[in-house]
Amino acid sequence: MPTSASPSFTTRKRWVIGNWKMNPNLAAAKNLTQALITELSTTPIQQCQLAIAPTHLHLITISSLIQHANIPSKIQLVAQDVATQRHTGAFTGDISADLLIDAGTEWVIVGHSERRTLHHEDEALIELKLRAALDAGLGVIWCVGETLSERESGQATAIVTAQVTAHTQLLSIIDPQKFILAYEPVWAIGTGRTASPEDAQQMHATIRQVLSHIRPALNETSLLYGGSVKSDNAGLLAQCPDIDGALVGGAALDADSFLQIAKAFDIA
Ligand SMILES: O=C(CO)COP(=O)(O)O
Repeated sequence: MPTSASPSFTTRKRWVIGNWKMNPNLAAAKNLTQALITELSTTPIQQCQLAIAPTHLHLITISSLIQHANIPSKIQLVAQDVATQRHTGAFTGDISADLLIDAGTEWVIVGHSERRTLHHEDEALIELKLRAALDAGLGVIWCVGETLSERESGQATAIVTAQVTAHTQLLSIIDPQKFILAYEPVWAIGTGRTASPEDAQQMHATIRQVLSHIRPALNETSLLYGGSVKSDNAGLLAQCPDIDGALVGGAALDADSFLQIAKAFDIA
C-alpha cells in the first residue's frame, strides 16, 4: 500500500467525474445520462459524488434530465471550459461563468492539458478563468500534470508543483468547498497507459503537502486522478490514501464502465 500524506481520519469528499470532451452527439448524450439515472435509481452510489461534463451545447438539456431524475444523490453538472470574462458582453463565441450557471452548471474544468496544449492556455490565462468561475460562484476542477518528456527527465514533481504554486495567491483565498484538484499526467490521457498506483499516490501526496503548506485548510481538498482510468484499474487507485476520486474520459462514455469506476470509489 503506498504511503500517505493524509491523516487517518478525513472529511474529504470522493468524486468520480466524467469528462465527455467533444464526443457524444445530443441523442447519445441524452441516452448516456438516462442510462446513468436508470442504473442509479436501483443501485445508488452513496459515498462518492458523481458528476458529468457534457459539451456546452448540451448543458441545458442534460441539466433538465438530471433535475427531474428520481435518484437519491443528484449527478452534478460540469462545464468543460469557461470564458475569462465573467459577464455578458462582446466576446464572440465565449461562454461566461454566469451563462454556465444559468444553464444549470455547478462546476467547470480549468487547466485541462488539452486546453493547455491545443489552445495554448498558460498559467496567466488559467488564473483568469479560475477567478472568473469562482467569482461567479462556480466550483473549479483544476487540472495539472506533466508530459512524458518531463516525467522521463525526472521533472514531474517540479512541473506539477510549479503548476500549483503559480496560483498561490488565489489558493490562499479560495473557498475549499469550491475547489477540486485533478492530477492528470499528460502521457496517460487517452493512451491506455495509466500511472501506477504508487506513482499516482506519490504525486497526490506531494500535491497535498504543497496545498497544505500554502494553507492548512487545503489539506482537505479532494484530489482526483485522471488518465486512462478504467473499471479494471480503478480499484487499486481507489485504495491509495491520497486519491479521492477520478476524472474519467473515454471510460465515462459508457454508463456501465463509468458506474463500475464509481463503485470502486464508493467506499467510506
Ligand atoms: O482527460 C481525461 C479526463 O479529463 C482523461 O481521459 P481518459 O480517461 O480518456 O484518459
